[in-house]
Amino acid sequence: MIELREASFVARSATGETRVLAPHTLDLAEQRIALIGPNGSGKSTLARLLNGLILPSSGTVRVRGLDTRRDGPEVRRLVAFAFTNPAAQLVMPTAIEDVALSLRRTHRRAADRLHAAEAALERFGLGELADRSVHALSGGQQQLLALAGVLATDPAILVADEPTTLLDLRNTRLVTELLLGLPQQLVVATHDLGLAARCERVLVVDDGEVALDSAAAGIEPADAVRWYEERP
Ligand SMILES: Nc1ncnc2c1ncn2[C@@H]1O[C@H](COP(=O)(O)OP(=O)(O)OP(=O)(O)O)[C@@H](O)[C@H]1O
Repeated sequence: MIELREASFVARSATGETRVLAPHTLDLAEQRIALIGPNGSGKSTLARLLNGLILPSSGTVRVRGLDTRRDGPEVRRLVAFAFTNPAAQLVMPTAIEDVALSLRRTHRRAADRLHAAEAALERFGLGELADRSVHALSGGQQQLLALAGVLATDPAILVADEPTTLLDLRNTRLVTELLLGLPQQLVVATHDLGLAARCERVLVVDDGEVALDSAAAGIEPADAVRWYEERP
């Protein structure tokens, strides 16, 4: 369960303050939750608040009772974050080394790490790519590899920020099915309304506010998506 209590985000710069996200109180308990909304509405900001990548300017964000401000490292172990651009997340030369890097805290011995990395790659259908350069992989393979890396440590929750935006149709389908089949709780910011409609809860974010929450409104996620699509 992720709990936001009057959590807001105000961006501060030399020229002043910009309210990016109004104060929100939300209990996020569903297995799969989608954040949808126009460009610049605040989806990524809301997603980043959930694992402490950014801290609320006011209020609190708690994950299973842990406060993102007070318990940052523990929260980040519980909540993995997948970025839109997998290249930003892949830092090692080969696929297997990259996944092994994610495991450096949980597997101290190099041999154990490589073994666990191999298993993680197999799980995502990437076993044959283990020794390939990460730069030689397709966009879809890179996104799958980045997900294999963040999920290898078995987090409780995955927050994904537009994980299919850079992918073609085939890879979008591949990554979508993988995300929707995960045992972890998933919170996904997305422009893919088909993916959103298949989640258990949809939050429509607009101008830093949750304009519609399917759970609070007592409507089906698909109806929340339709409401968003049909808005003027
Ligand atoms: N640190 C910051 N400083 C200034 N402005 C910011 C900061 N973070 C976010 N913003 C602004 O807040 C708004 C919301 O940004 P955010 O990235 O959360 O939107 P989004 O809904 O994810 O957009 P997109 O769909 O385009 O990715 C944007 O106008 C963005 O420029």
